[in-house]
Amino acid sequence: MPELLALDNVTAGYGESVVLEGISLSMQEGDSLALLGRNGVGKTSLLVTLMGLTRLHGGGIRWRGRDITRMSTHERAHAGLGWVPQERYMFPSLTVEEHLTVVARPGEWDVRKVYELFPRLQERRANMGNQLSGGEQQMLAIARALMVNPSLLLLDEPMEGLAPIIVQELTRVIRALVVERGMSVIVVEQHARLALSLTKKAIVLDRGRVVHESDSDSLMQDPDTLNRLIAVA
Ligand SMILES: Nc1ncnc2c1ncn2[C@@H]1O[C@H](COP(=O)(O)OP(=O)(O)OP(=O)(O)O)[C@@H](O)[C@H]1O
Repeated sequence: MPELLALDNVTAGYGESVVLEGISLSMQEGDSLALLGRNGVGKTSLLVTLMGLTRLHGGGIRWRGRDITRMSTHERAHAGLGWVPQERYMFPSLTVEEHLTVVARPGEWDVRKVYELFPRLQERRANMGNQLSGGEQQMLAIARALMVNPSLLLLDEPMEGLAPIIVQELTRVIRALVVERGMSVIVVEQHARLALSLTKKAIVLDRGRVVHESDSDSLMQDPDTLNRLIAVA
């Protein structure tokens, strides 16, 4: 499989402050990566760095073999990086369907296919962004990212603050995307075991550095290491 994404010794942060240090990783087409670690270790910052929204102090980022280190956020999105930020960002004055159609780009995903994946959004298609529950907003945030037909989906804590039944529904969807369709994805998640169950590979960050890298399965089978690195309950 060809290389999709590679980070080479990336050091980045906000202004003068450095929050990621010496991060190297690579992903191939169809890879799925759980990005784990305690609060504040730099998981979101790593996704934000992939989108070009931090200050890069050193290192480089390659996308499909091309150096994108100096590319704008817009160009990265256009090149196929599909970011679903933690904040979800809905427009109160757009309907569900308008949220989807305004960003649509040609490719496998269209409104019909997205509704097949999220029947709940089809039922809510005429509702405004501010009339949706938290779970529906998260579904719409993922659906909207799919409408751009990305090559890599970056999911930042997709389950955060959602009821168990919605977490189940989103787990089903992410599993369908990743396991059945082989979509490339990076998932940042506080529920470490859930993220490991959805992905092939895992990395754990601590204070801005990669402190563990393995198959998701082997980390799942090693509760001592998992507890030491992440302190899951
Ligand atoms: N916009 C910003 N400006 C300055 N510092 C920031 C900014 N965003 C995050 N940080 C700092 O960067 C560090 C890493 O934060 P980040 O949100 O990436 O961690 P995280 O692992 O995603 O945490 P969480 O699980 O709480 O979301 C923290 O010390 C945080 O205070």
